[in-house]
Amino acid sequence: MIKLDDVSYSYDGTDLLHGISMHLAKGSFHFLTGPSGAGKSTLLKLLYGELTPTKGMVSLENQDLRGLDRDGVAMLRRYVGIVHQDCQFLDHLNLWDNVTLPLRVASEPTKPQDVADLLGWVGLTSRVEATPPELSGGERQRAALARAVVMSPEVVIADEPTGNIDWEMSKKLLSLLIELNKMGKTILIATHDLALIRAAKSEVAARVLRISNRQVIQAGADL
Ligand SMILES: Nc1ncnc2c1ncn2[C@@H]1O[C@H](COP(=O)(O)OP(=O)(O)OP(=O)(O)O)[C@@H](O)[C@H]1O
Repeated sequence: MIKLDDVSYSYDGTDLLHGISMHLAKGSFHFLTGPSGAGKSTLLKLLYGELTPTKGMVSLENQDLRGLDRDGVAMLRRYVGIVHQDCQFLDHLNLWDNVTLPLRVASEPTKPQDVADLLGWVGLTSRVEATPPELSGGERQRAALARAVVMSPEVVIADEPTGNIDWEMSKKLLSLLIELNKMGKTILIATHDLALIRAAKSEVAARVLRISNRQVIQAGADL
């Protein structure tokens, strides 16, 4: 379980996030919303260890992320799969090599059939040779999801995964995330897309969190 205890974060001496305590229970499905600039991406980065809190503690299975040694960081990378807002692909590598990169970085074997199944699951079997610039927005997002789950993480964190894609593709991506949740994965999605949240709530018991006044609050049922 990932947990924040009284976490504050500031880029410039003034707290952007202040005194936040929350946890992602195993198997839960959360949305994180709030106005542009409220700190959604920052909060996600704290949760997956890219940023260190100015104050307070982020822990994974009760272990402070700040104290993680090399093995601990490797465990964190396995535990949490991330769909970055801008996908963050290597443009000179094809889709297959981008999706399997986390395995090579972690010195894990690439099992071709597993990767082929994964790419089939996201509907990209015919695009394995394409490089990221040759992919459409929806293909890139599905490839980013495939890369996020290639190491079978327990938690998937997605930052605005439907920001640049149309509604049909957004629903497709959502259905993949719901499928993962039904397999027991913990899901956290930062989004502005209220239609996406409503669509998810008709299928899963999703909780909606909102960043407001530097705090994380439970969003109202009205949304
Ligand atoms: N590396 C950084 N250095 C300084 N300020 C930053 C940095 N990253 C983000 N900020 C600022 O922190 C604030 C919150 O940014 P963040 O990206 O977390 O917000 P957000 O809620 O995800 O926004 P959006 O919905 O527009 O993606 C913004 O004012 C942003 O300019």
